[in-house]
Amino acid sequence: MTTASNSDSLPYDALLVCSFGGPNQSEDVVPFLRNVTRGKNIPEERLVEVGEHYYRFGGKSPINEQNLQLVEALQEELSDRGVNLPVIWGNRNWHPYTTDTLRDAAAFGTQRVLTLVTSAYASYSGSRQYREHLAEAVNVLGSAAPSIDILRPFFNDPGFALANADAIGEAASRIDGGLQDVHIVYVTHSIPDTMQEASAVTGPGYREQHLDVMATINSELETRHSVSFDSSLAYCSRSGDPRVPWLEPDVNDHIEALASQGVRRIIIAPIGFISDHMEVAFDLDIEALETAGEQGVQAVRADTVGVRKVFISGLVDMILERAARERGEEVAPTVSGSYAAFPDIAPPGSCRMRHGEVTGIQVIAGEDD
Ligand SMILES: CC1=C(CCC(=O)O)c2cc3nc(cc4[nH]c(cc5[nH]c(cc1n2)c(C)c5CCC(=O)O)c(CCC(=O)O)c4C)C(CCC(=O)O)=C3C
Ligand SMILES: [Fe+2]
Repeated sequence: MTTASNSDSLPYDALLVCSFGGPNQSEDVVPFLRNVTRGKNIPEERLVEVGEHYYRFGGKSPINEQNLQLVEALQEELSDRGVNLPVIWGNRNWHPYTTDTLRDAAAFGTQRVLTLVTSAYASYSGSRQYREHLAEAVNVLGSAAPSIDILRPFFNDPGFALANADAIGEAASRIDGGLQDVHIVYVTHSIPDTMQEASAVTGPGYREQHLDVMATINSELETRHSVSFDSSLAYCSRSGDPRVPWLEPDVNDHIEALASQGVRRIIIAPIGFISDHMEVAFDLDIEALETAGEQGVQAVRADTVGVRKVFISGLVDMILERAARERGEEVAPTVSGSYAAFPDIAPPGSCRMRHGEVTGIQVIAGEDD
């Protein structure tokens, strides 16, 4: 363990956790969904369906409480290392909105903010859209805006892979026969094929980032437990126009295909998400587990990384490394897997979507935005 001091977080005077946001009660669901889908061609039927997922949980997404836990865990880890860096929280689509959080922080003297975006992987949705959002917040705040830096995507931070390996190891103890000969179905959020292509322009794409994390986790599990097993990547939560291609296979189709090949035990490992928010609580814990049951496949769902110590500690290492580089010190970024760390400043053109590409086809005659 390194010994840190307050100066180790300089030049930053706050860490912003920037997340998606989610509704806290039934009345929030429709305005939240309107925020999320503004300017996107999401069919009305899909919105009604997703609204139902939230209503089924009393209109409350678990994501906000999970983000508060993340904020607290980061604050605690920083304090434990003797670093006094306030952690603040703002969302793209629901209260507390990033703009409000930043306005508030600036009013109390915050000048330079480092941002942790709660998506591990780089794509338009998980990366550039947050950058556009932060640029918009700066624009709205004008001369009152603090200066904002953003941490690189953390999918290949060693702590992230290790925390996932721990979670899968624990899930294996809840299934007959454990890891030996099991099939690990890694799951992430589907994105349109065009978004996948855009993610691969300046570095490894969204899918390839996941395949790399999977390889790291698999070799960690093989070494730790001296076992052999199969694994594959599947996708959940596709939306958009059904005519537009998104990454496949869908996790439910994939479980059916595995069942028809004779697979009887699976571990569903949601490496695409850092906490058990709605996609995990509904699309995996309800839908995918039901599909497995119907197919006679024994299935357990591994935890998301949440606030596991090894994950939080890795994030804090990244934060302090970035601060050191901003001070002009030569500190190499720490990564696992076969790709280099993504650059501290996202290269021009990375993850860029052309207008209309997110859902591909403009809604009837292109009249809609
Ligand atoms: C890659 C990715 C992540 C993972 C990275 C990360 O973890 O951030 C993610 C996270 C999340 N997505 C979330 C919610 C929603 N996403 C939607 C729509 C979309 N997501 C997309 C992609 C992603 N999304 C895409 C390409 C769309 C189509 C429209 C568009 O191009 O933007 C819609 C609209 C309805 C629907 O169509 O599903 C909702 C309600 C929540 C909150 C959950 C909660 O409340 O607990 C979270 C964390
Ligand atoms: Fe989403």
